[in-house]
Amino acid sequence: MKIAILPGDGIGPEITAQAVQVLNALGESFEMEQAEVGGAGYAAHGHPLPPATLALAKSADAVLFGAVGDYKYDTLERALRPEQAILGLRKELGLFANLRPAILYPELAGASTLKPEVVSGLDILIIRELTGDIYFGKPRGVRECPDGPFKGEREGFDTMRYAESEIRRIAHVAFQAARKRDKRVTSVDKANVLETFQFWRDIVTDVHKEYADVELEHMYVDNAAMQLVRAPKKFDVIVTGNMFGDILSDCAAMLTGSIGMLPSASLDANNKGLYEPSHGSAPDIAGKGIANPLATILSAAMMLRYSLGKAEQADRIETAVKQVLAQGLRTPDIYEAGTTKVGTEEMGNAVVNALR
Ligand SMILES: NC(=O)c1ccc[n+]([C@@H]2O[C@H](COP(=O)([O-])OP(=O)(O)OC[C@H]3O[C@@H](n4cnc5c(N)ncnc54)[C@H](O)[C@@H]3O)[C@@H](O)[C@H]2O)c1
Ligand SMILES: CC(C)[C@H](C(=O)O)[C@@H](O)C(=O)O
Ligand SMILES: [Mg+2]
Repeated sequence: MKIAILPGDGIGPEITAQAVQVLNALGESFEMEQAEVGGAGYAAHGHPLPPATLALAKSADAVLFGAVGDYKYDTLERALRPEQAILGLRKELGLFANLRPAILYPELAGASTLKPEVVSGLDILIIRELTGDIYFGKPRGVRECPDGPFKGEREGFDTMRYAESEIRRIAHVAFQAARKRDKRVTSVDKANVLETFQFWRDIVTDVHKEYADVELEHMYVDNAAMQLVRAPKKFDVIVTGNMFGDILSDCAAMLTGSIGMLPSASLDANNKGLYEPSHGSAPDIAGKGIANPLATILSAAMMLRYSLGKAEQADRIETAVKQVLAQGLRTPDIYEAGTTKVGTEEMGNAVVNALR
């Protein structure tokens, strides 16, 4: 089985190295091949998603991705910026279903921003549509404003859109995931204002007819953001569009203690996938050896489960993560008095030791 390893920028290489170390400790014979992506791709090959990196990602059975982005590239034309690499991979590989599980490990109840009783036992699954919405809609750009009170001025614009089949397929993913869980789906939209999301609501409602055993509720995104921090355990599966899912998943991350705890799987229709932490390249802490590698390590576990057919090995990694947390080891983002502060590498080593 071939895994493409794309570390990327900032803390990407630091956290990916720990996930690779953990994969190597499983005693399986994975073939791993590494390539540059993001700012690192631009620096080495003049493009954030070099053709060889894309070819590797396409040929591999799964992709393990670190993070991309560095403020020093913010002035480049958009097509050359690091973030285009992850957007391009998602689009090129058809990774339309982004699963972001927000699970609170009991040991981290005190690290959550919410009161322990509000979050204890939290286990929600955010399913974010990943290849549509305002992220990819065209036209977009800066133009002369054609009408209205600002006519003649320059205006920036993007296009929010969803095709019916895009909504149907992500709705099926959500209902099927809910069947294996608590059988409840909350579809998050902004149907009260946006045509795209009234259409989304109508289509999700229609797909729901095939899933009478699953409960469906619709919720506006502003309310969903509030409910996530008010009573997050009321959710089971949340399904939403690309942009709302981006925002709500960062919000949900803090319920689990840190963005450094939130893994993700981005899947195509055949469960081929790219696995990455939900966070970014964290330039503010890059190179300091203090980033939390657990979201990436847990993403590797998701890879074993969803794309490589190795659920037992995925369980082993998740159990090892629970063990290191029970041992009291904490990177600074999840540190509390009475626990032991460790760096990225020490945390990775501890997971490897727990595996053994
Ligand atoms: N999929 C991706 O590659 C991805 C995702 C999000 C952001 N980005 C990019 O990353 C860059 C930085 O973006 P940002 O600062 O808005 O978001 P970010 O997620 O990189 O960082 C936000 C905050 O969370 C902290 N943080 C993130 N991951 C952490 C970890 N593993 N351990 C401890 N702390 C962690 C950071 O130190 C920072 O304070 C930008 O270029 C952005 O576009 C990339
Ligand atoms: C880096 C950026 C393009 C990306 C997104 O918006 O999807 C990130 O925030 C994420 O959540 O994976
Ligand atoms: Mg994001």
